[in-house]
Amino acid sequence: MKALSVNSINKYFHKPTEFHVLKDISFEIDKGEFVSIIGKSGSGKSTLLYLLSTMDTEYTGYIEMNGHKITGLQQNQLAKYRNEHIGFVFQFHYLLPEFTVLDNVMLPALKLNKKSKEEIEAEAIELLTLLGIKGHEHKQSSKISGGQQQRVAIARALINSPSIIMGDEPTGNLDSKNTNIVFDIFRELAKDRGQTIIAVTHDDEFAANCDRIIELSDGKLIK
Ligand SMILES: Nc1ncnc2c1ncn2[C@@H]1O[C@H](COP(=O)(O)OP(=O)(O)OP(=O)(O)O)[C@@H](O)[C@H]1O
Repeated sequence: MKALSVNSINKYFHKPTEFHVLKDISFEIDKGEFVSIIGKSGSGKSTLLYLLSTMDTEYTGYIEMNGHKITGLQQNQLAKYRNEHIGFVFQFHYLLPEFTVLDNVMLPALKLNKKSKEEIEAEAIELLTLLGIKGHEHKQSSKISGGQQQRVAIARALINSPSIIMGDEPTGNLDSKNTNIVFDIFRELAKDRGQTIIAVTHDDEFAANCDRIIELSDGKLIK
C-alpha cells in the first residue's frame, strides 16, 4: 500500500485571471520514504502541498492516502483525517509563545482527546528527548533558540503519531547546523518509524540527500 497516490491532478485559479497552476500531476510515494518537492518560485510547490495536506479541495483528479481516497470527503471528515494522520511543520514554527515547550507539544493530542493527560505528557517528553530538547520542557517556548523552537514544532507535529509528515520549507528559517539536525531527525523518523516525509524546499543540498526529488516547473512534474 502506498502512503500517497496522486492521480492526474489539475488545478486552476480563477482570479484575477484563469490560471492553470497544476498540470496533470501524478506520482506515488511509499511508506517511509523521505521526499522533497523542489522547483522555481511560482512553480506550484505550495499549491501542491496544500492540496496533499487536504486543506484545499478545489481540484480535479484524486488523491489516496494510505489506501483511502481523500478526494471527495466532507470537510469534517477531512479535518478528522488530517488530525489523525498528518503532521505539519512550517518555515515559521507558529508555537504559542506564552505557553511552555511541553504545553505546545501536548496541545494537538489534548485536542484529539483520545488519551489521558499523563499518557500524553509522557509521550511529549519522549519526543522532546528524541529531538534533543529534554531539560527545556518547562521553559516558555519564546525563551529558547530558533533551532530549538523548530524542533519543538516537529515534536508537536509528531505527538499524534501521524503516518505522513508534511513540511513547507521546514528548514527555511534555520542556519546550516540546525538544518542538518532537522534533516537527520526526518531521516530517522522515516527509517526507524516508517513515517513518510514530504518537504517543499529551496535548499538543493537538503533535497539531494532525500530518497527522492519531485521537481515542478511551471505547474508540471518534470522529474
Ligand atoms: N490564491 C491564489 N490565487 C491566484 N493565484 C495564485 C494563488 N496562490 C498562488 N497563486 C499563483 O500560483 C502559482 C504557484 O504558486 P505557489 O505558491 O504554489 O508556488 P511555489 O512554487 O510554492 O512558490 P514559492 O517557491 O515562491 O513559494 C504562482 O504563480 C502564484 O502566483
